[in-house]
Amino acid sequence: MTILTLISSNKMFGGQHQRYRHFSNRTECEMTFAIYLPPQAENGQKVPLLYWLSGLTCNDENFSTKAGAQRLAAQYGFALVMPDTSPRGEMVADADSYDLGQGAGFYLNAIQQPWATHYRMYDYIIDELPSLLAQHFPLNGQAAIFGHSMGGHGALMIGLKNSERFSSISAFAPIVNPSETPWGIKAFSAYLGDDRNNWAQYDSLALLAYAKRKLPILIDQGDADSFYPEQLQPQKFVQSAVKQGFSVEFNLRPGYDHSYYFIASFIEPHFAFHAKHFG
Ligand SMILES: N[C@@H](CCC(=O)N[C@@H](CSC=O)C(=O)NCC(=O)O)C(=O)O
Repeated sequence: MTILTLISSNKMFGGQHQRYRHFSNRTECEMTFAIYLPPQAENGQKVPLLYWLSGLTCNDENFSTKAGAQRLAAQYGFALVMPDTSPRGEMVADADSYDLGQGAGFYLNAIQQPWATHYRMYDYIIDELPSLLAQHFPLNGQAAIFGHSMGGHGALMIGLKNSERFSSISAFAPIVNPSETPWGIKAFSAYLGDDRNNWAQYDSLALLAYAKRKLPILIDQGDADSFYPEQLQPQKFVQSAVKQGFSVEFNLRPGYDHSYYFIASFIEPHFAFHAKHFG
């Protein structure tokens, strides 16, 4: 059983917001995550789980402190897990820029050094974290995944590759085609090398064709987001997904930017969407 060290525990909306540290066998370093357990879980009830994946520069605290999600998690009776965005520590490779290295793990398994030793976020999110959560928390086995920007890429990519594990996927301003947009090209070149065949397995646009189940997808995008035209381009993904028979709801939100003010404004419909698909 994975040993978890409790960092903090705060009562919130009748449930508990907790932060934990543990040693990860996948990333080979100490990892921190946060979990919100709704009041229903305190009464011995097993609850569904929402995975939230954050964007560049984030750790577990950005979403915890800015999105206003715990109130909704309490209302809907969902646990909410908020992992970090990369391995971290003095022994972990890093870069001088905000979009590579620590805080920018892109939810993949790196195969190029110096990254390959610790940057195994894909395995961490899909194997190690679910297993330790099942060991320690009252979860009923239902799960959905959502995220923002780099974390929106993570949610779409992980959801499409593991469609039997989730009921639905949603994203705010996601990177949808990292093989063709600047943040993705920089990260994939460093973590995966120059062979683009290795990139496709982490590119949501490419993965649409291989999903075993066509999970329902919700995407929100602000039209005043400075990253929208070059880095994100979600319509490309939406058009392709619809053509391939996915049910996709896409909302272009006038005047909204890339920030957590945007996320906080539309977080509620994302909970309603996932609740509908948990059934
Ligand atoms: N600081 C950078 C931009 C970094 C940024 O905007 N990060 C976003 C996610 S972007 C895509 O993954 C974020 O969520 N930031 C954290 C927050 O709390 O707002 C720059 O200098 O441009």
